[in-house]
Amino acid sequence: MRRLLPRRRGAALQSAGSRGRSGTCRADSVRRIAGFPVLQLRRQRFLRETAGQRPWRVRELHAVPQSRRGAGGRGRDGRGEGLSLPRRAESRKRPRGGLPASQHPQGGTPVIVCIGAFDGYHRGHFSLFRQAREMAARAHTEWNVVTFSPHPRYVLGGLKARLFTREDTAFLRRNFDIPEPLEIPFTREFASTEPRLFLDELRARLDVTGIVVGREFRFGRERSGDGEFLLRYCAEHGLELALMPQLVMDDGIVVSSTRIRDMVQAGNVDQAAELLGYPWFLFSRVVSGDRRGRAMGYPTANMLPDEKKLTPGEGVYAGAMWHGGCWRPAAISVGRNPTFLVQGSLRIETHVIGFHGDLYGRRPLLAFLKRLRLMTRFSGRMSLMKQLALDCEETQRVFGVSQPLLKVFHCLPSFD
Ligand SMILES: Cc1cc2nc3c(=O)[nH]c(=O)nc-3n(C[C@H](O)[C@H](O)[C@H](O)COP(=O)(O)O)c2cc1C
Ligand SMILES: Nc1ncnc2c1ncn2[C@@H]1O[C@H](COP(=O)(O)OP(=O)(O)OP(=O)(O)O)[C@@H](O)[C@H]1O
Repeated sequence: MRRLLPRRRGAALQSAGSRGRSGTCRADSVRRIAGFPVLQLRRQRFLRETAGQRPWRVRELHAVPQSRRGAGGRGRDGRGEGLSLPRRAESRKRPRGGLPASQHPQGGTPVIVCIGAFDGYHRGHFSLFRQAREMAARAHTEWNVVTFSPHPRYVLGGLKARLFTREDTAFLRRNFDIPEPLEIPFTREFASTEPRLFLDELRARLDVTGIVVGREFRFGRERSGDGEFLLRYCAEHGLELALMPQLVMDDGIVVSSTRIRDMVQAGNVDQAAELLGYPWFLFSRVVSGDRRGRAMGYPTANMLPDEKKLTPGEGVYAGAMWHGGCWRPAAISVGRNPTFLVQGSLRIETHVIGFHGDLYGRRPLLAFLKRLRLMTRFSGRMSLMKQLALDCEETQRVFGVSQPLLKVFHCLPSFD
């Protein structure tokens, strides 16, 4: 794995409320932020204490029994009354639908928030989370993620398919100890919200004590909410602010979801894994195919592509399937079977090496490790079979050297 560098070192933390110290954006292993059991406990408390707050829909609300709503206190250390925070009454001046201001709960855990679109999570995001976690530990608060749904680029144009679905991101959160985010519905109208109003309303619903974003992050009307604005706003309201330097690979590639989407679509899944910190993957139901593969000695699991999720570039990949409690080497074909079909539809077919069981109807996890070659139209079945043997050999080699990457996932499905 190549070393990652922040574009500029230091000065990550601007402490408007002078609560913090300087930090840098380090490129630690993503495994360092694992710890699922802690997530469970913290999340429960966060859910309880944000329950009932509107008008932005808090997805988790639905999981909280009515009897527990409003049961939250002011935070672990009994802070709250004494906080050097803006008064909630101030930010309730302009409620936008939802509950009347008087019904907003007074309580709520103080929380440090990371804000952004978050199409899954990459190494740049992990640097934010690490920062938020450190700030929260110092201030004895919680931390969380504030995001938008659908993805802003989907609403404003440009994004057709995401890197990761809702199911995928839930899987990632379990593995990397990321709390369930607050999701704000994103519409064209919402996109033109003044940055100040957005933050005022966020603070009316959450007891925000600090904000962590990338330095390049822009939000609100005409992208006018930038680092300068955040510095002013946080100073005015006594909030802690961390503007994180942009994480950049040492060959100059900026870590961003857009870049990773381009890489996956171009078939460069090994590069994508470097930016993500783990292999790009999908969960997909196995459906029946034409049963030609079995006759050739290479049965394949045909996996239904998800239209909301992008499909990797056509070609043959070395990958790994999590099935039956272990990772198995998987030779994957993404293509239209040009040897047999004239205008076939795009299929994702996986030959799980050394596996003879039945996968129909299952929904296994499939990780893409490296593209081996492009899709080829062979002159016949025999030449394709020769190539398949070579593909399987190479897949096993790549699978062998990719074990550290696969071990990043420590919280895997117990059934599929
Ligand atoms: C590792 C692998 C590589 C493949 N490469 C090609 C290829 O280069 N050209 C092609 O036409 N089909 C390729 N295929 C697709 C096979 O033609 C396909 O799996 C076979 O027709 C079986 O299809 P079925 O599952 O619908 O029966 C490949 C399949 C696998 C598993
Ligand atoms: N490479 C990075 N280094 C540090 N922070 C980052 C990096 N990439 C994104 N962030 C920050 O993470 C938060 C969420 O990022 P977001 O998903 O909106 O950006 P992104 O990954 O660049 O996505 P896209 O390419 O779709 O714009 C934002 O605050 C953003 O500034």
